[in-house]
Amino acid sequence: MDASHLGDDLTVVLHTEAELHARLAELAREIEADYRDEPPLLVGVLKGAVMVMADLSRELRFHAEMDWMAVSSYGAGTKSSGVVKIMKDLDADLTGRDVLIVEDIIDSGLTLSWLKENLESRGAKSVRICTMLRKPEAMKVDLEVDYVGYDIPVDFVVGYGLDYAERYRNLRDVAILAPHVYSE
Ligand SMILES: O=P(O)(O)OC[C@H]1O[C@H](OP(=O)(O)OP(=O)(O)O)[C@H](O)[C@@H]1O
Ligand code: HPA
Repeated sequence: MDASHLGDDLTVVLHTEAELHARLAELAREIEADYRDEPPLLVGVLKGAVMVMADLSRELRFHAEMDWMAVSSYGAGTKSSGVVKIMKDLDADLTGRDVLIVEDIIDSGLTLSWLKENLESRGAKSVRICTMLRKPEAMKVDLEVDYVGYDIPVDFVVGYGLDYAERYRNLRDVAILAPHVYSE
C-alpha cells in the first residue's frame, strides 16, 4: 500500500521503500564482512520485523538461518509499557551461536535491552542488533546497536512493518502518523 491511499492519516513520509531497500543493501555488506567466518542466526522480532527480515535476509550473500520471537511491550498504545512479555519463544538452541537480532525500531530501547540480555543468558557466543530505525532522543537505556538503518525523530511512525493498533504495517514507506489518528 502506498501513502497516497491513506488520506490525511500521515504527516510526512520519512523514508521511501527505495531508500529503505538501498540502506539495507549497505547494511548487508557490513554484516557479511563482520561474519566472514560463520553466518549468524538471524532472530526476527515479530511482528514488526517481518519486512526488514524479508528484505535483509534476501540481500545477504550467505545462507541466512532465521528464527522468530514475539515479545510485546506496547499493547495497543503509542508508549512502551516497559514490561516485556514473551508471546512466542525461539525454536533454536542458542548455545555457542552468533546471534543477530533483526528489528524494525528501537524507541525507548527497553525491549531490545531486555531481549539482548535474555538471549545472552541462553549461552549465545555473541548477540548483536540490527535495526531499520532508531530514535536516539527517545532512548531511556544505554544500548549498543551494531547496525542502524536510519536515525529518526521521536514522532510515532508507521509502515514497513510498524503498526498503530495493528494497522499500517503494509504501508511500503515509513511515515509519521498524524496525531489526530491516535487521539481520536
Ligand atoms: O525500544 P522500545 O520502546 O522498547 O520499542 C521497540 C519495540 O516496539 C515495537 O514492537 P511492539 O511491542 O509494538 O510489537 P510489534 O512488533 O508486534 O508491533 C518494535 O518492534 C520493538 O520491538
Ligand atoms: O514509532 C513507533 N511506531 C510503531 N511502533 C513502535 N514501537 C515503538 N515505537 C514505535
